[in-house]
Parts: sequence; structure tokens; C-alpha cells
Amino acid sequence: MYHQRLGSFQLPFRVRSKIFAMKVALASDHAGYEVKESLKPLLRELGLDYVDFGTHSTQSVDYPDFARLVAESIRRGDSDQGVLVCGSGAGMAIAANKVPGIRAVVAWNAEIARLAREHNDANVLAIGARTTPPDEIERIVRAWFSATFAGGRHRARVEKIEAMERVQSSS
Ligand SMILES: O=C(CO)[C@H](O)[C@H](O)[C@H](O)COP(=O)(O)O
Repeated sequence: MYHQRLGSFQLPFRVRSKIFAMKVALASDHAGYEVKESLKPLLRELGLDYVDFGTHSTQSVDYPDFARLVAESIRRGDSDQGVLVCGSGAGMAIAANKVPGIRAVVAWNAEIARLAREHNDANVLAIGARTTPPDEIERIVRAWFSATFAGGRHRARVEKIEAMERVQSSS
């Protein structure tokens, strides 16, 4: 259940995000569990609705299971953005990027986070809990959700990524 479900009309994201709070799909593996939990107050402070897809403890699990839940939530249109936390962020990003429409980026500082949103229209933030200091993680999350896709020359490039996905799915 979303933290604050305000509605889910099928409007374009740019319109919907101005009317309703952005919906964030959140998940981690065991390595990222504590960071995932620590992000919840920050997401609330930023006015973001979130749904927690697990994991729910530090017991060892497999990160692709959780990356898939978040990626498919975005693909269905149930979530606008995803945040995934594992040891390095890499495994989560690799797995999430297997789902069409997902542009997952490992951000290890706020600048990478901002650029991923502005230039790449990235929709999944992957964080390395074992590789990124807590204060940097907070800066990364703030930067990610402050930034918006810049469009312009970057739009044609993202469209080329989407075209690659269409070729793959039809072959
Ligand atoms: O797969 C990973 C690399 O992106 C993640 O960091 C995992 O969290 C990590 O591999 C888990 O390792 P563990 O030794 O099983 O805790």
C-alpha cells in the first residue's frame, strides 16, 4: 500500500506529478536493508509516496527478485520512479535494466544522480549501501528527486534507447 495514495489516474507523468505526489517503488536486498529503511523518512520529507517491495530483514536474499518487483511496478505504471539498494548498486541496476522501459543508474554521488535524471531520464536509482557514505546517500536522493529530465537534445538520445528496446522485443 502506498504511504499516501492520492489517486492513480492515467495522465501523462508530467501532468500527474504536478497534481499528485510522485510514486516511488522502493526495495533492497539484505545488504541494502538498513539503508532502505533509513530512506523512508527522507522520502516522506520530500513529499514522495512510496511502496516498500522488501526485503524486510537482513536475511540473505537474491537482489534480482527485488529489482524485478520495482521495475515491473514502473512498467505497469503503478510507480513513477524506483529506488533500489544493494551492496554496490550494480546488481540491482543490471537486473532492473532487463525490464523494458527501465533506465536504472548506479549513483555514487549527487552529481551522477542529477545528470542521470536530467540527461538520461533515468527512472530507477540504484544505491550501494556498502560503498556510499550515509551523508552522500542523502545528497544523492535529494539530488535525484530535485532534478527533472531536461529534454531537448537528450530526448532524441533516450528515444534511441527506446528504439533499441523495441528491436530486441520483436526479435
Ligand atoms: O550483487 C550485488 C552487487 O551489485 C549486491 O551488492 C549484493 O548486495 C551483494 O552481492 C550481496 O553479497 P553477499 O556477500 O551475499 O552479502
